[in-house]
Amino acid sequence: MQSPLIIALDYAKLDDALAIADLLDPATCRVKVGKELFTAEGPLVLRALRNRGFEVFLDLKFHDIPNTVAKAVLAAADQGVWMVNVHASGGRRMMEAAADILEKHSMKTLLTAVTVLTSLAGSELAEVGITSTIDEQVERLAQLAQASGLDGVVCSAREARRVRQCCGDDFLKVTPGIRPWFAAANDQQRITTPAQALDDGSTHLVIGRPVTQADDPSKALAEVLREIEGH
Ligand SMILES: O=c1ccn([C@@H]2O[C@H](COP(=O)(O)O)[C@@H](O)[C@H]2O)c(=O)[nH]1
Repeated sequence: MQSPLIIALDYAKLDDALAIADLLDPATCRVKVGKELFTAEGPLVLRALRNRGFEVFLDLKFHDIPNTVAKAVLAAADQGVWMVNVHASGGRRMMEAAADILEKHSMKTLLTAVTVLTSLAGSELAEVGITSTIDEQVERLAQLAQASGLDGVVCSAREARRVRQCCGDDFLKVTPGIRPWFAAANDQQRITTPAQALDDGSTHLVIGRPVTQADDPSKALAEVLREIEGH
């Protein structure tokens, strides 16, 4: 079975990202390229990671008009990424356009949608005009993403159980905000340990700083792998 772990390579320089990637084993994790690294270094990063045997999640969280997002998603798929994502709050037509273009071009790239960022607390949702609870908003957007033809959502592990109830086992629950016992929360609000996240129904765990910023990244990763072993 493929490992559920996705390591977030949040760096400004390709060399720094590759130095960490070279400590990782594609058999035990995938890697994630986000806005900082991709903006700084571009598609070269994706090729370098794929050449090392990694499946890559390109986490650019597209959020724009349907035509623009669909073309961007296709461009990502053309780079051979394993997964790409959009913001579910871009709406049904935007998500459908993204899903449709991948299907039309027979692309196998998985498409997921961000529901509510794991850095947000309930009180902050109201500030942006959303009066639902986080759970309600995640469920609403997960159902919309599923109806729009997406493969899954990005949410916190705290909502994974609820997403499983409304969207089923096969719908992906990609969960950042993973914090092993030894790690600080940083700017994340809705955090969960790796083992708890899997127990709650996460299909993929995204973990960055607890590994990449650890004094000994290999030791930190080994600790995470030990925790999720057998789950
Ligand atoms: O809701 C979201 C969506 C994406 N992310 C991304 O995941 C990693 C988390 O990194 P940590 O260092 O483990 O906090 C990061 O790249 C975010 O951009 C997220 O955290 N929450």
